[in-house]
Amino acid sequence: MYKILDTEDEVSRYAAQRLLATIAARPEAVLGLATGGTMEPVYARLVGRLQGGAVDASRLTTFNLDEYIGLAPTHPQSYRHYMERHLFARLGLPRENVHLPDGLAEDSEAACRAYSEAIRALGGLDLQLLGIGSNGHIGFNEPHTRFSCRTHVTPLSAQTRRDNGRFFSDPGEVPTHAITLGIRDILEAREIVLVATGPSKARIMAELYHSPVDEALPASALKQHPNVTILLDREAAALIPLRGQTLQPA
Ligand SMILES: N[C@@H]1[C@@H](O)[C@H](O)[C@@H](COP(=O)(O)O)O[C@@H]1O
Repeated sequence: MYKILDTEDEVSRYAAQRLLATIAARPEAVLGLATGGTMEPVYARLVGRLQGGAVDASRLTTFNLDEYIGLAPTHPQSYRHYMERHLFARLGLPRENVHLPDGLAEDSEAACRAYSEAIRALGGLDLQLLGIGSNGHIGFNEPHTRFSCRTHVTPLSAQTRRDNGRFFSDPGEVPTHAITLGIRDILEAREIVLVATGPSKARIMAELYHSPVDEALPASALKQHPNVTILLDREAAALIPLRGQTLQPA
């Protein structure tokens, strides 16, 4: 289902509400979390509601989608650092309950296998939150990644490294590789919420809307899932026909 709201603020509030509803329904929920600029206002909303006592988050478990290879957890652009800053430290979540792929693992293939198995051992993800790259990537599953892949090491495309260079003081510092949950792991989540806001996402959201399920556009894998919400603001939905309402995908 597509849900199109007016502003980024409304989208963030709605996404935070989905997360809260999942936690309220099952306080020991397992959440799949994402990073990126899109998620910052979502986490700000979520933190506000949780600090206000909306629901008890102390029994949550979280697994992040991805992490750069070669960045220490203390590196300001590591996803571990992002999550500490925007969510974990602010909520005081027990650190044994929060998980990110280990970008410094000596045996990264073994670390990938263990990460994916740990999610399944806990019964799978109740809700997976996703952003989208301008080339259609979800997590760091770049175009032409096989949809059958589980958590794996991936090279980053030139486009992705350019897009994410804006967060680094020297864009040449963007790592060349990352670990990402695979599409297969993502599709096993019971519910998926993909969030896209702002004009820079309009082109890829229109492509996604019209695309068949195709490994050239990783986010199109979501069309195979029975419980997905694609949550957009007006700007990200600008090139999709029939905006301003809830739509079924083409
Ligand atoms: N690996 C992350 C993705 O998970 C995220 O969806 C994407 C979009 O980020 P932004 O929200 O900053 O546009 O960026 C990164 O590449």
